[in-house]
Amino acid sequence: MIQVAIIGYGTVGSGVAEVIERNAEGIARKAGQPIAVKYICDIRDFPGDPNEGKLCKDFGVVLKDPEVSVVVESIGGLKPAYQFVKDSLLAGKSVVTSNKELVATHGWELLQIAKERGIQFLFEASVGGGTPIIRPIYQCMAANEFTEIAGILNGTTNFMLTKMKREDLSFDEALKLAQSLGYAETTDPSADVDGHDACRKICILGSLAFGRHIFPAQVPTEGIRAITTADMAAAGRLGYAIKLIGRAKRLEDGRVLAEVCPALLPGESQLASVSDVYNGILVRSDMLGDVLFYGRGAGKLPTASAVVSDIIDCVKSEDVHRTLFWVKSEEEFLADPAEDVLRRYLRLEGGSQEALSKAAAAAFGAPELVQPSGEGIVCILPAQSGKAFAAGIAALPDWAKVATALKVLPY
Ligand SMILES: NC(=O)C1=CN([C@@H]2O[C@H](COP(=O)(O)OP(=O)(O)OC[C@H]3O[C@@H](n4cnc5c(N)ncnc54)[C@H](OP(=O)(O)O)[C@@H]3O)[C@@H](O)[C@H]2O)C=CC1
Ligand SMILES: N[C@@H](CC=O)C(=O)O
Repeated sequence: MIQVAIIGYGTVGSGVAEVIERNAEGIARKAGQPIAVKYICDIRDFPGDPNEGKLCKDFGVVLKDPEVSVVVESIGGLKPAYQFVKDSLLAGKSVVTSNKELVATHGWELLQIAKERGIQFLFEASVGGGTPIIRPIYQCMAANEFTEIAGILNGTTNFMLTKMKREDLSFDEALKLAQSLGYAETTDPSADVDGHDACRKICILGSLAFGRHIFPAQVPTEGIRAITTADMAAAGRLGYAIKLIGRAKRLEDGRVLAEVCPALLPGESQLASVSDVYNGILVRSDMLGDVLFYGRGAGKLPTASAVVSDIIDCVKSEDVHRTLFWVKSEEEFLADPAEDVLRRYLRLEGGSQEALSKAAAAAFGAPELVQPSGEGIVCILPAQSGKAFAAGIAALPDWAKVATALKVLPY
């Protein structure tokens, strides 16, 4: 019998308890022995909860109990989650977490401790919720060298952009709807709409694929606040979809380019058709080529199912950290995303359509596509580096106002 402690009994933690109970028989068969929840640690009380008898407010009790061999961390954030997880690993207990902020910030250190002690630190649910993505990368695709990972990693913003496009909702209306459905945080939606959540997820995927820790603070991150319904409609008319993309790509010199930004994707691409709260993640590697992972990126039971699969893997005690591992790198290995040579979408206002088209051509080279849009024009500019694009913006006449500028990404 494997005894588990769940730390944080909210959406994910309560889902973990439910999955363990509902699928107990199959889980025991797959793990080779039954799995039971011994403690549930939370700062709140849960009067009348079926697991009330397992509640405990003092994490020290869990830490000292030799019967607990797996700790599930589902508190979120860094404080006190980081210390609890580190102490658990140092005490010889395997840890499973859904906490992307923790893995994106301290992953290299926690993996190192787990590897040294021959225990597990697993975090499948930290990216893609219930959709498998971490294990396929380190297990099924272990024979590949990765070249690029790009995806729609945040369900809330994808839901909002879908509503803005299909129902012409404004950013504020779409955010309110996402909050009312429980997708976005009600007190502070910025983790979702400003791209921080997607940033943490691409840090985890990039660190895993390229073997060196990518910290969130190193990744230029832009959310979707500047996107308007005019942009959504114009992109559609030009044959594109606007999505919030997190991407990490290895350059020929070995450096890694990572960023999070709203971008135009060709309308016929698979990622462009990922809608609503769904996630879609494209993984490019040398032997397999392109593979796309698609599914629910959040939710109580989908996310909990990934956590419980990790618990089963802890019980099997395989030496996963030969392939599920990355190190903290002292040397600078991240490239400036401005180095990437890309086509760009521009919405210009402030003059006649003819004058704006001429100004765009003079500053950036002849646009590939130009269309009227409201008070001005939208256009797709030829491929250029971020530096060349910035020079073009500086060269525009004063009366030409840049309403929106976005990258066009080849996914
Ligand atoms: N919800 C989802 O669909 C997904 C969530 N995740 C990640 O999983 C993690 C958990 O998310 P979620 O379940 O939604 O969060 P919740 O806020 O629903 O649950 C967290 C729980 O932990 C409790 N808690 C806070 N501090 C402590 C503490 N010191 N000791 C014990 N318990 C504490 C909270 O209490 P209180 O409310 O009083 O603070 C709350 O009950 C986050 O990192 C999140 O990003 C990942 C994928 C999907
Ligand atoms: N807020 C996240 C859910 C958990 O990862 C999202 O909207 O994708």
